[in-house]
Amino acid sequence: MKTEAISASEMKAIDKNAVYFGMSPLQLMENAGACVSDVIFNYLNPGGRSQILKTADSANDWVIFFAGLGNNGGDTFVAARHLSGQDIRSMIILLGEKAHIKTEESQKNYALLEHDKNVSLFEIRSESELENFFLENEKIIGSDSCGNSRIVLVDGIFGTGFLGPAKGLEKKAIDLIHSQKKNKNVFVLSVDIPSGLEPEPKIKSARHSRSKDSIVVADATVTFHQMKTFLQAKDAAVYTGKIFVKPIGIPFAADVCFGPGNLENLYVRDKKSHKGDSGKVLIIGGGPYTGAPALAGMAALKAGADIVTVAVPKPAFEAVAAFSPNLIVKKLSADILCDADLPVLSVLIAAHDAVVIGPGLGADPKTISTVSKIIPLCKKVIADADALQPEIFEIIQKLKLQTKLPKNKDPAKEESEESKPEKTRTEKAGMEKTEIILTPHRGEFLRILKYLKFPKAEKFEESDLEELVLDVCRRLDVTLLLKGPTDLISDGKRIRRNLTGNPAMSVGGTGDVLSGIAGGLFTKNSAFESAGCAAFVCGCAGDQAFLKAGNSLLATDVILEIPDVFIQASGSDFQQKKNESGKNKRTSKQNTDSSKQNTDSDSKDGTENEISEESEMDEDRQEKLMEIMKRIKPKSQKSKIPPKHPNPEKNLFMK
Ligand SMILES: NC(=O)C1=CN([C@@H]2O[C@H](COP(=O)(O)OP(=O)(O)OC[C@H]3O[C@@H](n4cnc5c(N)ncnc54)[C@H](OP(=O)(O)O)[C@@H]3O)[C@@H](O)[C@H]2O)[C@@H](O)CC1
Ligand SMILES: [K+]
Repeated sequence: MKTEAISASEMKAIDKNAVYFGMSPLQLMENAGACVSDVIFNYLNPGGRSQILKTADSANDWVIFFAGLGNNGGDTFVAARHLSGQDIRSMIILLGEKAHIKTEESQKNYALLEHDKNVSLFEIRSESELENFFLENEKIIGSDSCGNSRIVLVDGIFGTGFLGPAKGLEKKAIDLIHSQKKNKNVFVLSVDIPSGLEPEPKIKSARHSRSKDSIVVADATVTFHQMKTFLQAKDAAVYTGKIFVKPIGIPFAADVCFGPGNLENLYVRDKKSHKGDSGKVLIIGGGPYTGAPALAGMAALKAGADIVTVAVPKPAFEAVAAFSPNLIVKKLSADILCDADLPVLSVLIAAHDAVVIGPGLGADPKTISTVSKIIPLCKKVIADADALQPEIFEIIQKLKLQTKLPKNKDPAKEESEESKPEKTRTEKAGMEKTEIILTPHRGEFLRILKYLKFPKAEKFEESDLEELVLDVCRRLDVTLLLKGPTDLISDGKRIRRNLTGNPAMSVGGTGDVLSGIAGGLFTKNSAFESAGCAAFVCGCAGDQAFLKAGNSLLATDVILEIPDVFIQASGSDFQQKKNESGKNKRTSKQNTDSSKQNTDSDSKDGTENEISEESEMDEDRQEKLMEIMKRIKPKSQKSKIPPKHPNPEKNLFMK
């Protein structure tokens, strides 16, 4: 079981990724509901299954589920069915009409209870109906009149879909749960989260303030998969009671790979946003090549950036300008990028949110020297392709050593006013540190290892790769997207994989598309999320393009598919693409023979990766997963403190 806590939106992403990797929402709900029923069962039978004692009092035990119309309520329907199978009777107080249950899974699970002799169903439509219901059933629910029999009140009113404040019927239900707390026989169990507690309050106002009145105060909360940060918050303990974290069978890949769920947590355009508010990207590239910066620019636009400026040396200007009227193209002073361009570029950098530097730039020493002066000027920068050189790693390492200074001045303004590019942003008072993403393929990654003098730089085992990636990120203080059949994404603290993409993407230009998408996302999102989501989107777009174009896939085909990936990922039924026909196969021979177009040589697999066998996409993905599973070492159990009681639930329930 994972010990670290995650946020509600991270959990939502994992849930969605689980569905993407093939698990149905119904299965997830089944597992969640079964966990709830287990906790209730253990409370009612502290001796365990072998010692179920049916006494006169226990015959009067009741489990009363308060169920909302969302999936939190759905979990309670499953729990009631599982308890019924163990002869534990319950009542479901549905807060609304069954016709208004929001999701298909909840509806199905509700319908399964309709002929269950151990479950009584009540549809409550209004506050007064709820009040009357309590009065009519006072013998069961209310007061201490029930001797030693126990009552479990299960709060399935709101889960992670709650947006405060609670009002109306739901608020009334929370009030009634409060009123029963004084009864010593009553045990309140919250499902996933005490209802009324907002997992991620968006606005801090009195409306959202935590008041005991509008939040269930539970004796225990059973939450799923992993501990949640909001349940651990200082002021949350009073509501949660004891927290049980229960696994619900989330598939391994959903946890360790990027998927459509991660896209849900990206920046969303504000309804009132103006031109430029949703991101401005500057691409600095081209010279020897013309296609690469144009592809990166178009991909950045398709990833959602409002404005993309492509700054190119003279020879590339005409071609890039003719590529698309959607790009703003700035002609630089010479045939290659050089120091003479620094004043102009520093102004452009200040006017954009993120910079992508490298695509098609060439590796002339003068160019690389200029790149090393550009990087410190950027707030956010992605160094790709030709920009991945030892001189650049050196400047990145120097940046790491600079002290992080307070963010009390506008770096963009200051830079443009002074136009002194040789002075780094961080050297000036009040400036933020440069955030950097590197996007190497295997060959470029080896270059980084050699620069950092890793003992294993020449030859390393595949099983060491993830540790090496983490280590490089820490030593350079960067986020790394290592491209390969399985992409690895790390910021030095965490590492995740991306399984999308296919061997046909070894065609020239796909790396530029990837860095462009990452640039578009980076304008408004964190480096880690931008790099990982870019890898996922680019690979999916490539997979879709592959189904249409097969081995004739081009980088421009991938760009065309980007919008569809975002649209599909926002739906609830996006699943891994399967190569159903199996006819679109590509061999390494075809890959290496493919013409490189008019772009740089960046590719999905990198120069040192060879694909030796014919491959089919979904089989390929299964293999990738198997590899990852082998590489992830189980955490050492030694440091774990043994639990005080072998059965913590039993410990809690013994009053
Ligand atoms: N995702 C998964 O795969 C899994 C999820 N699982 C379970 O699902 C839970 C999340 O389910 P969920 O997303 O349906 O949200 P949940 O909290 O039940 O419903 C919210 C409902 O309340 C409503 N509503 C909101 N605010 C309101 C207000 N102030 N006052 C009044 N109404 C308000 C809102 O209505 P709407 O605004 O949409 O009209 C919506 O109908 C999660 O916590 C876990 O228990 C498990 O099964 C495992 C797998
Ligand atoms: K709840």
